[in-house]
Amino acid sequence: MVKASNPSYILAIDQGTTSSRAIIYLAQSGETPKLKPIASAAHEFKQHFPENGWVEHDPEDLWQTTLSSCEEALQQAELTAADLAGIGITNQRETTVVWDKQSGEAIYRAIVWQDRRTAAECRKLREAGHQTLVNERTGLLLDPYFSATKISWILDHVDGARARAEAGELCFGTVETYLLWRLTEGAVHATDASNASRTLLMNLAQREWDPELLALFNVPAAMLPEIRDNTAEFGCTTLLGDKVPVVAMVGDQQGALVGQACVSPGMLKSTYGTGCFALLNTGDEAILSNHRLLTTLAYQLDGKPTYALEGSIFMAGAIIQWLRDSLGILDNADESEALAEGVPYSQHEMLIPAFTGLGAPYWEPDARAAIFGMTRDTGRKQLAAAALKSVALQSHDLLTAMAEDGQAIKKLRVDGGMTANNWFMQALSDLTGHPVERAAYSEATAFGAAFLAALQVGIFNSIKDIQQLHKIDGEFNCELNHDQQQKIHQRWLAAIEKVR
Ligand SMILES: Nc1ncnc2c1ncn2[C@@H]1O[C@H](COP(=O)(O)OP(=O)(O)O)[C@@H](O)[C@H]1O
Ligand SMILES: O=P(O)(O)OC[C@H](O)CO
Repeated sequence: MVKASNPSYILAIDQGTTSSRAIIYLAQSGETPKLKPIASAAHEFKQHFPENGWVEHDPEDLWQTTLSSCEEALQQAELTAADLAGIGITNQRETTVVWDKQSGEAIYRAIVWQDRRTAAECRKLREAGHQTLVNERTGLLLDPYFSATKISWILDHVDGARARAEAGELCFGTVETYLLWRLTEGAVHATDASNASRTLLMNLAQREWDPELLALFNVPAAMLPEIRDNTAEFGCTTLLGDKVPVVAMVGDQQGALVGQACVSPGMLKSTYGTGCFALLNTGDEAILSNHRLLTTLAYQLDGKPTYALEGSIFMAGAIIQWLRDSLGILDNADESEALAEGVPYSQHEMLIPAFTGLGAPYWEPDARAAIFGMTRDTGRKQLAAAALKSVALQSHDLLTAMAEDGQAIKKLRVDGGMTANNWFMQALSDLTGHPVERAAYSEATAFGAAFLAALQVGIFNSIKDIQQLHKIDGEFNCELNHDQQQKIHQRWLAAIEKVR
């Protein structure tokens, strides 16, 4: 690869659960290193909920909203594709697409990470005693969250699909693989190690598809993409008007880990978007949790893996969307901050947001949401505060699990849409007991993908260079004492037990 000129433009694609985004960065190394966003565009797309607990996306929507966001960001920046040194893709993870190798058409809608339709299948596999093998090989748990049972479901429910997959006529991909296929017009079928580590099919130690797991989940090897480093030559696209290489791909939460400069062991970031994902860098050691956290590939560079311990919460900002869209008690998400102001943490209302089951450290796919302790005084203010508090309390549970695994952390680096809410930021510090540092850019995910792309084209030399680019715009410190925290945690844990 020819080294790009310094400075250069990088396009980051962030294909998320609710929207597709494209951000153009100016990347520059030297005395004053920079990675500065100069233009961006985003498009939301339709969420499909065909049955209770099912969540689907139309793959064509994912592609079209991505493509139009890229075109609009280029226009806004007054650049053309010829000005771009490379593309970095980051994406919602686990979401599963299966398409026809010849026509490129998806044979079923994408089954989204939040989808619970394979809960019974996962339970059967757990009852048959496969949890330990799966956990040791992949670092993950037998939960519908991950891709393997979603692939199998598609093969078993679309006419003739299993035979076609075995004959090598179908491709599987998580979203970055599907976008790469579309960008390269069917020339490249590849994934990266961070996304592959979320499928339940990759052996975490070798970073290769594991034949025993393929047999267990009944997934034909012929439909799987090639696994590459996070920074690599992934192929070129000409669809933006000129030839541009795709040079980095990374799952969105691992992207945010890099974007928050958590590139040394012991550093943790927590991203508060639709869900919340806390990732702790554990270096070259894949630590298996005793408290049902996930072990995952953080990033792989030059064939060398860096691992992370992850706590995943399915509903964070999505609870605020629920208050806005389903209950209609908010006009917009920002309003939740003013409403929660003045409501004490000791309020009697307690919201358990198990709308799509409970994630880490509980992993109860069948648990459902509840609000306890309502009285005639309960109104919009109390519900907004209970919703925000529930995200902070779930974070506390994750950090406690990490500490019990021997991985105590000193502070929380946070990013994502919810971190604009100062009431929530203070509650997070108060209820976890940790200092909270908010990233100056809420788009840490795209920032991480852009950095990895700039690393691959030679603007930056080492993953550690991201440390010079990291900036914070707010710090929040705990103002509660231990007794006050304990009282709230005890009531929270009692309420959690009721929905389990
Ligand atoms: N001021 C706010 N207070 C609380 N939640 C917010 C606020 N602003 C945005 N959110 C929530 O943040 C989420 C969007 O964050 P974002 O990082 O864009 O998510 P994603 O990448 O998952 O699409 C939405 O669920 C929204 O409800
Ligand atoms: O699209 P987000 O930002 O909600 O992230 C989704 C996660 O990658 C799911 O594991």
